[in-house]
Amino acid sequence: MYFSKSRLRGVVSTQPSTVFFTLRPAAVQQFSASARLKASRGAMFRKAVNNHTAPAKPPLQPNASRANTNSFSASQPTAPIVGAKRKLDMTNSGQSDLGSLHSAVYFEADDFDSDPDLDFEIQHPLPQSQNIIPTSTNPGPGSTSGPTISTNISKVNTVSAYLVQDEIKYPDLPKLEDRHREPAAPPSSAPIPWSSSPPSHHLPPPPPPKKRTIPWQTSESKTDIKNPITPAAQRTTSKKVDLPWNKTASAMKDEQKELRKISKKKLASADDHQKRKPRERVASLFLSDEQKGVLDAVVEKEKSIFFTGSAGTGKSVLMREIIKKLRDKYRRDPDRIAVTASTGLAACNIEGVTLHSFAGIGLGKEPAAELVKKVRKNQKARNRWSRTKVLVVDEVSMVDGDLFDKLEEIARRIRNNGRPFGGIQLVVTGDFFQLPPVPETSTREAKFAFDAATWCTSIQHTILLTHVFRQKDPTFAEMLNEMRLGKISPQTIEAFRSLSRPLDFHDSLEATELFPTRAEVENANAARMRTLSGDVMTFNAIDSGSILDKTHRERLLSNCMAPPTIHLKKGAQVMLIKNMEDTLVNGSVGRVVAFMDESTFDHYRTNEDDFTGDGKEGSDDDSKARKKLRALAHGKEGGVTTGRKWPLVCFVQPDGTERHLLCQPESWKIELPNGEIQAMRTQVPLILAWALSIHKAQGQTLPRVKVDLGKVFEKGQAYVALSRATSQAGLQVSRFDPKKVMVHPKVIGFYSNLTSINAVIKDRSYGGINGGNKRQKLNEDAADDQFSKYMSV
Ligand SMILES: Nc1ncnc2c1ncn2[C@@H]1O[C@H](COP(=O)(O)OP(=O)(O)OP(=O)(O)O)[C@@H](O)[C@H]1O
Ligand SMILES: [Mg+2]
Repeated sequence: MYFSKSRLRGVVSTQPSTVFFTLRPAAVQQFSASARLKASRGAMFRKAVNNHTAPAKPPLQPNASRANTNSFSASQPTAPIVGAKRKLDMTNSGQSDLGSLHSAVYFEADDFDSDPDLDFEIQHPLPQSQNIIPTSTNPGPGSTSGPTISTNISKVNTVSAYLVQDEIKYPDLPKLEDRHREPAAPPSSAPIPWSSSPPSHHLPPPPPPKKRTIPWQTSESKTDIKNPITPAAQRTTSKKVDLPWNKTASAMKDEQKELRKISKKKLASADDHQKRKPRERVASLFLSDEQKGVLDAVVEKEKSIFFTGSAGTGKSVLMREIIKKLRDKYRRDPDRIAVTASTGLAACNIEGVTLHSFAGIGLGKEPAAELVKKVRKNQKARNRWSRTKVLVVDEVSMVDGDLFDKLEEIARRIRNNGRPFGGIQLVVTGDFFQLPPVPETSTREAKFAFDAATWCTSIQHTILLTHVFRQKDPTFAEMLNEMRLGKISPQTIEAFRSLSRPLDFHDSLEATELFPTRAEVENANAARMRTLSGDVMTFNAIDSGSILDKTHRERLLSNCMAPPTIHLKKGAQVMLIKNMEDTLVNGSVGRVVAFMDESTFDHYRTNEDDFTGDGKEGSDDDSKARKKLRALAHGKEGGVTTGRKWPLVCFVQPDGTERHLLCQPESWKIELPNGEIQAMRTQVPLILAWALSIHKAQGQTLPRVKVDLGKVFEKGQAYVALSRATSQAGLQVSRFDPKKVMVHPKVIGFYSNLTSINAVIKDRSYGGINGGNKRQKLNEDAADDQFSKYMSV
C-alpha cells in the first residue's frame, strides 16, 4: 500500500517547518508500512512534503462538497486555506461520512523519527513504482505547478490565528500502534474515494463456508413469503436466508406469485373501498322537452343526430344522459358505444377517448386510403370500428372537416358497409360558434365539420336547443346570444362596457380570471399563491392504465383537467373539477380552509354547527368558529388524526350558503369502448381557480368571471369566455370591443339554416323530427323565421 502524494496534498498544513496531516483513519494502517518506508528515507519524505504545493483544494474539494454540500459555499476561500479550512470543515461535519472518517488524527513528520518501528527496512511486497506515484506521472491539480506553501501562509493568516503560531501545540496522541488498536477507528477496508486499490481489496475476508440455508426449511422464511411487508420480513431482509442468491428459482417464483396475489387483493380491497364509499352524486336533472326530444330520437329511434345550441343550453347535460341511457341499452355489449370527443380535455370530461385514439389513425394526416390500410393492420382499431354501433362525438366544433370525411370513409371500408359511416349511428354535439378546429397546417384555413362532404349524409337530424339554463336573466342571455352571432346592438355594447367595474361580493371568493394562454394562467395563479402564508401541501396524482409507455400515457393524461401535481395552501381559491353532489359540481369555486384526515372531518361534519360562524370577517362568532376549526385540524378537538390529510374546501353556493367538502382523490379515465382503461389519473378533484385558460373553461359554468377582451385573439374565444358567467353581477369585462367578437361567416351561414326542435314539435306538419332529405325542406321553410328570431336585435 502507499501513501500517495495526492493524499498528502489534501491534508498538509501550511506550516513549512511543522507539517501535520489529517489522516483518514482508514489510511493509518496503510500508512504504517509506507511511512516506515518513507521515514527510513527521511529526506525523501521531507522532499515530498516540501515539494507539496499549495493548491491542495482541487483533489479534495469534490469529495468535501459531496460529503456535506451545505458546509461549502462558492464564496468560501479557496485553494490557499484548503489544508486548514477543510480540515476544520471535515472534522466538524457530523453529517459527512468523509468528515467522520477524518476524525482528526494528527501527527508530525518527526513523530515517526522517534518511532522504533520505523528503524527497520521492510521489503515492500509490490514494486515501488506501483506504490508511490511519481510526481511527474501524477501531477494532479495540486501538484508542483500550483502556488507554494509560503503563499498559503499569508492567506491562512487571515483565516485561522492558530495556524500562524511559531509552534503549534498538537493534541497528545497515543503512539501509532496504540492508535491502531483504537476501537473507534473504522476498518481499514473502508473504501477511500481516491484510493487506487482495486475494489477487491476493500472486501471483507470471505466467511467460513456455512451450511446452506434453504428458505422453505425455516419457519421464518415461510412467514416472510406469506407476508412480505410484516416487520419480521423487514427484519429478516438483512439475514442471509433472504438474499435472492440464497433462493432457488422455484422459491423465487413462489414468492413472486404470492406477491402478485397480495397486490391483487390490495387492489380489489381498494376498489371495494371505493365502491362502498357512500357518495351522494348529482341527481339526474329533469330534462326539458327539447332535451327529451333529442334523447328519444337517439335512444329509441336510433337516429343519427347533431344537437347544438348556444352556451348553457344543456348540451353536455343532455349528452351525459344520452350516454347513460345508451350504456344501459347496450349493457350486454358495452363496446357497441364509442364515447369520443374532439380534444383530449373534452374526452376526459366525458370519460371517453379522442376521435383520433378511437379511430387508430395517429395524427390522421395521411389520405383516407392510407389510413384505411393503417387501421386494417391494427387489430384492436379494426375491431373497434367493426363492433361500434353508436359513435358519440362531443365538442364537434373542433373536429376538422377533412378528418370527418376520412373517418366516414374508414368506417365504410373497414365495416364493408356502403351506408354513411358504415351504418354507425352518430350522436354529435357542440356549438360551432365556440372554439373552431385547429387547421392541419398554418397555410390552410380551418375547415368545419359541417363543411365535410359527408356531413349531410351522415347526420340525419340537426336539432337546435334554445332554452338557456346557465343564465337565468333573459336580458343577459340575449346579450350573449348577440355576441355569439357577432351582431351586437349598440345597447348591448354599452351594457358590456358597463361591466368593466370590479365585482361587488362580500364573501372571500374572487372572480376567476380567464386568459387565452396557459402561461398567463400559471403566472397569475402562482403570484396569488405566493401572497399566502402557511405551508404548501403537495398532492401528487397516481397514474395508471393499460398503456405502459410512460411518455405516451403522460401525453394522454396531459389533457386531463386534473394536474399531475397540485400545490395548495390554506386560503387558496380552488375549483372543483368533478360533480360531487347536487350543489357541488364541476366548476364550483371555493377556498381551502384546512387540511384534515377523514376521521377528523367526520367529527367536524357531525358537529358542523360549532364550526360555522356568522360569516362576517372579524366578528366574534366567526373567529371562534375559525379557532375551533384550526384546533380540529390540529387534532385538538376530539378528532383522531390518523390518516392522510386532504384539503377541506368551503364552497359558496349560488344562493350564498356555504358547503364544506373534504376533497379526497377522484379518478379520471381514458377508456376505450371495450372497457380497456388506457390511462387513469387519481388526484384530488381541485385546480387553482384565481385564473383559468379559456380552453379549460370551455364547458364550465362559473359564478364569478373576469375577462380582459384585449387579450383574446381567436374566433369564438370572447364568446366562450363571457358565456361562462351565470349573471351580469358575476361578470367583469375589461376592454370590451365589438371587433374582438369574431364570428366565422361560414358558421353564420350554417346556423341560418337550422331550426329549433320546438318548432318541429309544434308544427306536426313536418312529421316530427325530419329525415335527412326532409331537413333541407324544413330548413328552407323555417330558416328565415328562426334566424330572424336569433338575429332580431
Ligand atoms: N334540464 C336542465 N335543468 C336544469 N338545469 C340544467 C338543465 N340542463 C342543463 N342545466 C344546467 O345548465 C348549465 C349549463 O349546462 P351545460 O353545461 O350542459 O350547457 P352546454 O350547452 O353544454 O354549455 P356549453 O356550450 O357552454 O358547454 C349547467 O349548470 C347545467 O346544470
Ligand atoms: Mg358543454
